[in-house]
Amino acid sequence: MIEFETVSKTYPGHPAAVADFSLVVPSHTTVVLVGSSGSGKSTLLRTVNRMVEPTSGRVLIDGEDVRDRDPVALRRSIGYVLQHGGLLPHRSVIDNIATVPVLNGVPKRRARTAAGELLERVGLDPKVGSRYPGQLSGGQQQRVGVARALAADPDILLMDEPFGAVDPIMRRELQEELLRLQADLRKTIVFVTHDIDEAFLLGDEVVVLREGGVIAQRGTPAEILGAPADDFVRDFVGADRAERELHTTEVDGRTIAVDATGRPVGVLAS
Ligand SMILES: Nc1ncnc2c1ncn2[C@@H]1O[C@H](COP(=O)(O)OP(=O)(O)OP(=O)(O)O)[C@@H](O)[C@H]1O
Repeated sequence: MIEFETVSKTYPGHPAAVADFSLVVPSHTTVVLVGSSGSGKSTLLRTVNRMVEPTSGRVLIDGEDVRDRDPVALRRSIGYVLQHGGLLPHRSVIDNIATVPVLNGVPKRRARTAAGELLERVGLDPKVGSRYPGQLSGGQQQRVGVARALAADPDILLMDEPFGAVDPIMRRELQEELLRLQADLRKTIVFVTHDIDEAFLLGDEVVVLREGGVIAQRGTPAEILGAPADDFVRDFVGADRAERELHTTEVDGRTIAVDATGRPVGVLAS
């Protein structure tokens, strides 16, 4: 479990990036922080692994203040996935994945074997293990980034716009892959995005942020879409957007859901 207790962060000479943010992320769930650029999402995420130290307030992991943890050991115990993979360009894919386990004392051979298995787990051919990051597509690099974050079998995964730089089809594949992995691994995931559809797809709970890390609304995707707290959230989730308004029509005895433009989006199960 991760607890943010009235966390504030002010960068010198700037207005507060985050003010009095409190949130509990229950273990084994995915909580998505969603908001527009500059709403403080990355700042909040980084307070968990102490890449950012709050100006006030604290962050607890399973009841323990992260400030009481050695920052290096803390970072190695938490998976972290970034938009651009953050892979080491001069190391092979296998060695990128094996880096943290080796630093943690796992024998190199064993770490590499485990890295090969992780490649398969994230949907990659183990043969890509001998390549270098620059020889992979953006989507493949992000899969390697996920494998690397999982390599030390962390309880917590922090994901900062991990699929933001890949094309929409690849993005959808990566999202589905993450859902499959999470059904299996049940990590505690904090996922940052500015894409509300991604938030609704991946989040057990979604936290909509306005500027300054202020929570505009939190809840399940259905709760937020069904009852946006105010105009800000309504605009942000596009609750009035034509494509979210579905209607049904009968075709050959089956009930088809269509959006406001008449585009079929699915068949209702009987
Ligand atoms: N190192 C820093 N020094 C000064 N200001 C910073 C620093 N990092 C972030 N900020 C400011 O803090 C605010 C929140 O930034 P943050 O990156 O947390 O937001 P974000 O919601 O993740 O945005 P984005 O989606 O663009 O990454 C912004 O106004 C940003 O300019």
